[in-house]
Amino acid sequence: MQLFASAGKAKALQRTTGTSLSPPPNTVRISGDLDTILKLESSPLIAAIFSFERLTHLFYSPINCLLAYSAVIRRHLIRALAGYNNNHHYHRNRMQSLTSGATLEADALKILKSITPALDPSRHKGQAGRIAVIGGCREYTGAPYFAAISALKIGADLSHVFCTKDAAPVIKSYSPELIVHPILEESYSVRDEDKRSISAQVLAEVDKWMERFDCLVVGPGLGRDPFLLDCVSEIMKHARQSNVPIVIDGDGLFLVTNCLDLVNGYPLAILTPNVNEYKRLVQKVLNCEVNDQDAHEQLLSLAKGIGGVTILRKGKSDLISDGEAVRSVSIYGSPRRCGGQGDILSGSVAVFVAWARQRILAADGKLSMNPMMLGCIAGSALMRKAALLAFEHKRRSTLTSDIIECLGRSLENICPVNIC
Ligand SMILES: NC(=O)C1=CN([C@@H]2O[C@H](COP(=O)(O)OP(=O)(O)OC[C@H]3O[C@@H](n4cnc5c(N)ncnc54)[C@H](OP(=O)(O)O)[C@@H]3O)[C@@H](O)[C@H]2O)[C@@H](O)CC1
Ligand SMILES: Nc1ncnc2c1ncn2[C@@H]1O[C@H](COP(=O)(O)OP(=O)(O)OP(=O)(O)O)[C@@H](O)[C@H]1O
Ligand SMILES: [Mg+2]
Repeated sequence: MQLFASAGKAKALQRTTGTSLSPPPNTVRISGDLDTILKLESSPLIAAIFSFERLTHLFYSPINCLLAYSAVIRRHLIRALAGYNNNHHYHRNRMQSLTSGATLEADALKILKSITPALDPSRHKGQAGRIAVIGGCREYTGAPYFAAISALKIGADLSHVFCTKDAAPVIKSYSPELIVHPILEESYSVRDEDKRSISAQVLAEVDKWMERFDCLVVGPGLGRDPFLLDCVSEIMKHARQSNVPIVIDGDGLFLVTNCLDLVNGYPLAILTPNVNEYKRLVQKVLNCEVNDQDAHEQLLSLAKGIGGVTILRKGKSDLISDGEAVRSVSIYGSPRRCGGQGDILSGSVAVFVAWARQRILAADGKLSMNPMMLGCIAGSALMRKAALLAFEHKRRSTLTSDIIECLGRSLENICPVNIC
């Protein structure tokens, strides 16, 4: 829901359901559920911040007091920043990039450096990111593990996996670092008459945690069981209500391609299709075939066609668009195409999205791109650098786990640890 920052206007907007108020001058438009906004506004500090003319003013010192003041308020504020897209500065930059016509190679390493937080001894566990992966079934236990462990290796503090009951012990055995919730069920293990109650239990289990997560990754190794996918659809709806960013990959893309409403118009959704997944999306949304001659325009249309979600099209160069701008990342990676590299990417993007959104609060107002785009660019760059490093050592025998082992060193090479 999009609301104006003034509580009075937010109430008015809610009362006039279906009526769109045009934004009055000197107000900031934000997204978030009404309760969150009203709660935020009840804080005198926030009320003062909201009276500023532009959202970019949020970056100045009051917010730093706020960061020290309450982690809960900080998280709510980050969520409320879903409407960041509406800030003038951001729009002006988007328009410039569109009118310039060309797709720009992103300055990926600079972006990566700018959003990676310093290691600050005053921060507590969780502030560098809590990520949850929804995936893992009888067939696939590697994919959710790759995504979740990558998030930790890059620097997230906590990484959860919500998977099926039979996948959980396997995933736990790969790593004691992961918090594994054996809650999902596939059709074969559920009687028809129990489906409703089990679905409600699954949702209640995830809901207990939802508010804590900075980003979800939906799909690595999820499988395509219809009952399981129904449950995951409900989880996605709840994540959306809570304004939690969602990276959608693998079988999550299968689900979303068949039910576009799950993400349509959600600016915090990121789709990371590989060649097959992209083809299915193009066919479904644009009703045509993939056109590599006009790859940038087609990607732009696709992202626009799904209401401004961000799409990272994986390939020789990764192409990224939020329906307004297109950027590419062509850093040389690895010629090995072993399975699982997309899973590393999805976990990486989740962490960088969380960091990019935090950066909006802490920066000096010069952030000129959608944080979803920044997260994709940084994730893509790091994945490629790590793949290259792994390949230099392991050559033809390079595996996904070798690349994961190189994530930390690659990040350190680009962005040496800075302890403040
Ligand atoms: N180590 C692991 O655990 C790894 C696990 N991985 C996990 O694998 C899952 C699928 O991802 P992927 O990348 O293989 O999908 P993709 O290229 O579209 O498909 C290739 C072909 O296979 C078919 N097909 C796929 N799934 C199907 C299904 N459930 N049932 C039937 N058909 C299916 C598909 O057919 P189509 O959809 O075109 O009809 C296409 O022809 C996903 O969860 C991913 O995360 C990977 O991340 C790698 C490491
Ligand atoms: N031709 C290529 N050259 C260099 N890097 C590539 C190439 N193709 C893909 N990549 C990179 O490899 C990573 C995984 O992309 P890929 O297309 O293999 O995903 P995927 O099929 O979803 O992988 P997964 O096996 O995990 O499902 C991405 O970061 C992408 O940038
Ligand atoms: Mg994949």
